[in-house]
Amino acid sequence: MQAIKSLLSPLSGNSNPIQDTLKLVVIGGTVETARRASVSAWNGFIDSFFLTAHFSQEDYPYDWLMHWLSKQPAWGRSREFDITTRSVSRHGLTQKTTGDLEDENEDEEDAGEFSQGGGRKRKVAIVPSMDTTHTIYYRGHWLRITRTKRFQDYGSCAELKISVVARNNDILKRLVLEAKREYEKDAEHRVHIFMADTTYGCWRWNGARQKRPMSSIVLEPGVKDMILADCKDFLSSEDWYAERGIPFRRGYLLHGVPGSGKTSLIHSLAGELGLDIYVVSLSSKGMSDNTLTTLMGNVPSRCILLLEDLDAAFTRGISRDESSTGVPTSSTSTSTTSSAKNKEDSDGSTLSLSGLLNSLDGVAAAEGRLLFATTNHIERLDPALSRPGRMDVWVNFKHATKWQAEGIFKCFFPAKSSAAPAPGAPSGAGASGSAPQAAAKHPGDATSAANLPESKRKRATHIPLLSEEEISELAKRFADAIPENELSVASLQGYLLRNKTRPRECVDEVAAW
Ligand SMILES: Nc1ncnc2c1ncn2[C@@H]1O[C@H](COP(=O)(O)OP(=O)(O)OP(=O)(O)O)[C@@H](O)[C@H]1O
Repeated sequence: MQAIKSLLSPLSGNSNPIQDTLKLVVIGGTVETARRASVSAWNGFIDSFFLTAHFSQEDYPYDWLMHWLSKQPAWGRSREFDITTRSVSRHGLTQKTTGDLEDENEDEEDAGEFSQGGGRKRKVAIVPSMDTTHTIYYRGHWLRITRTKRFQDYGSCAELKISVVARNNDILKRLVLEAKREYEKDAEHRVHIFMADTTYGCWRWNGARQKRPMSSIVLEPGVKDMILADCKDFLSSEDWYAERGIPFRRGYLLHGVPGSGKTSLIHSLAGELGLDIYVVSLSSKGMSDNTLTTLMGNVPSRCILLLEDLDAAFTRGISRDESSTGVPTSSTSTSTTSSAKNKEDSDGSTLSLSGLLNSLDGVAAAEGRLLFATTNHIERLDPALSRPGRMDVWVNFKHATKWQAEGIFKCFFPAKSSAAPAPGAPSGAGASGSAPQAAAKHPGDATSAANLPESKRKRATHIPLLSEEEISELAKRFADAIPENELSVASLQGYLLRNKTRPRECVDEVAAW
């Protein structure tokens, strides 16, 4: 008692200033020591009783958890949170969370103020604010959730820390699985696209696109089925490859005229197989052997790796080194060499052919991915690039046949009845006369108003609904008027788009077009 009195005496009475200062230092030191001791005791308590899981923004579980958190009603009671139409996601880019991709009321007919003029309403999400600990009740446990920036200097990588008092980590496993399920359910109709960032040699999430149904791609009969079956077979053959010591990789080279559906097919396959797409443009600024190798080594095991416009890399000036085999045969590549070289020097692109080949199948190359490469000029490709093992399946995309013209017409104009023709029933195709084509069902045959989701059906009401017979007849007339193998499917699509509400007139006027 006497000691406390003497400690507090500088606050009350007159005494020696040096003594008083010393006493204040002792008081301050004691208080600070007590504070630190309590913090470390609390941390010790947390460490010994709480299980803590860390989720880095660089990995998928972070996205699952952020998506799950954005849906928690507990935010209604929270006193600090971020409200966003976007959320900080992969690699520090501001992106929408998966849950926010759709407008909340996009199907409602009464358009709100934000959706006037065709604009989409944006759903807002509530997510944990940075550096604040939130407590959420989940299945009988209190979760302590903290979102922090891991590399403060770069300010780019966030981390989520979830602590819970529990005997074992079952509750955290359940949480992650539930978040994953919800995320995947919401992402079910979407394909995630990642783009190569040559500056940092990493992948950046570029958005999630609606899946494109395979039925909307009109290719010659059998082509889609062949590629789809091949991809499925590959994805399920990991053990088979391992047993034989063959690298578990498969390459598809889609070549042919522009606007013939190469990119669309890849997009559609990704949706069908439930894979994300990782896109590399070899001619992008700053692309080098190292960057490409790092990028290729960092794709997840199950994904589609897309090398777009493979030939563009040559015409933009992939530098060729002594050790590379073969040369591009195109005169274009020769004639553009000097200008491409200048450009190459100015944009810092130092990709060599051997670097590209190494990244495709060198030791560091990822396994399990489906490599798709597209080109409009197969003749410009180095033979080493397209040899089996690198490109196992080649598919040539040509200008539209009459069969495709008929199919694309049917895709565009939905028929009144939902009943798709029975399998094997004549589709009205067979313009080219070959047996498999005559037997094949048009992709458009499966597309009818009744097959569309309710929301889309409402929006499609201004398109006149014709009977299946009439659509078939119009499609046939349309195909008859289209010259075989002269126009791209994209140009047919352009014409149909301009006439999307006038199916009959569109056919009447096609000859004049
Ligand atoms: N076979 C097809 N079936 C359905 N739509 C097609 C087809 N071919 C092209 N299209 C349409 O044309 C447009 C361009 O197609 P896409 O980008 O897939 O062609 P591409 O062959 O990849 O062209 P490029 O070589 O110029 O990149 C898309 O909007 C797509 O819907």
